[in-house]
Amino acid sequence: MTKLSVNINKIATLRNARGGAMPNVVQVAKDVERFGAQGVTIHPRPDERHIRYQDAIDLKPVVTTEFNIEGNPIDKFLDLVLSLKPTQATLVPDAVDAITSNAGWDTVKNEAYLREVISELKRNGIRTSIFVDPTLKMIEGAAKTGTDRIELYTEMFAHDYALGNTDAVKPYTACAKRAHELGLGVNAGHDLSLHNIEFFKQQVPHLAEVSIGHALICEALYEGLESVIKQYLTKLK
Ligand SMILES: CC(=O)[C@@H](O)[C@H](O)COP(=O)(O)O
Ligand SMILES: NCC(=O)COP(=O)(O)O
Repeated sequence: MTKLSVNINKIATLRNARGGAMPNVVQVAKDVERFGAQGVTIHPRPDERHIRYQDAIDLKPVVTTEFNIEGNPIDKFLDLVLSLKPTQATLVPDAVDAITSNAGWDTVKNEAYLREVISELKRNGIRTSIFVDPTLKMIEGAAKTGTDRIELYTEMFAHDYALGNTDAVKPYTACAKRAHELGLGVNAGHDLSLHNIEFFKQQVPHLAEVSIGHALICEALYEGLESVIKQYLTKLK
């Protein structure tokens, strides 16, 4: 079974558009779990444009499934993660001004740095994962950092699969097999959706967890739109 961790960044984006607390990020996290998701993911960014550091603090006592905090391990991020001790910290090499994550770690160049950060996190009982592009070299580099898991960066797959290229999954299949041989757990995320998730799951072995946010929240809006409009129309009769 592959666990679904719902990334609730977009809920915070919507909340922040008006200030106030609607939609309520903490309530959404509780509901996401009540509806069956096996984890909650957040990705606080230094500008706090969606999930804020305070949200992470508020969510910690509420999330009863797996709490996954993603981000670039700058000091502020590491202090937060080390104080909250979530189930998992996923390290992502984001530029400060990145609109969204757009690359995995160069695990060869950053091996020593990653090893140091990962060992500190693991000393504190936090499972670690590192975001990587689907190449065997990066997977083999990841194994040398001591990380528990890798998260395969799935944007390239999602983009090409939407254009009809089913071969786009092949590097992910190969990397998942290699990661498993090397004793690494396999997570995946970025632009996964109802359109591509079933095929990805069928083709990629050893998939422990997917974290899905942007598409899932868009899909939830659309699934709910008709029902909500009908409720308004009933009240307006
Ligand atoms: C690492 C990754 O792929 C996701 O965490 C994604 O970057 C979500 O971040 P945003 O919600 O800021 O786009
Ligand atoms: N780690 C990936 C994640 O949390 C969600 O990415 P996306 O579905 O918002 O692209």
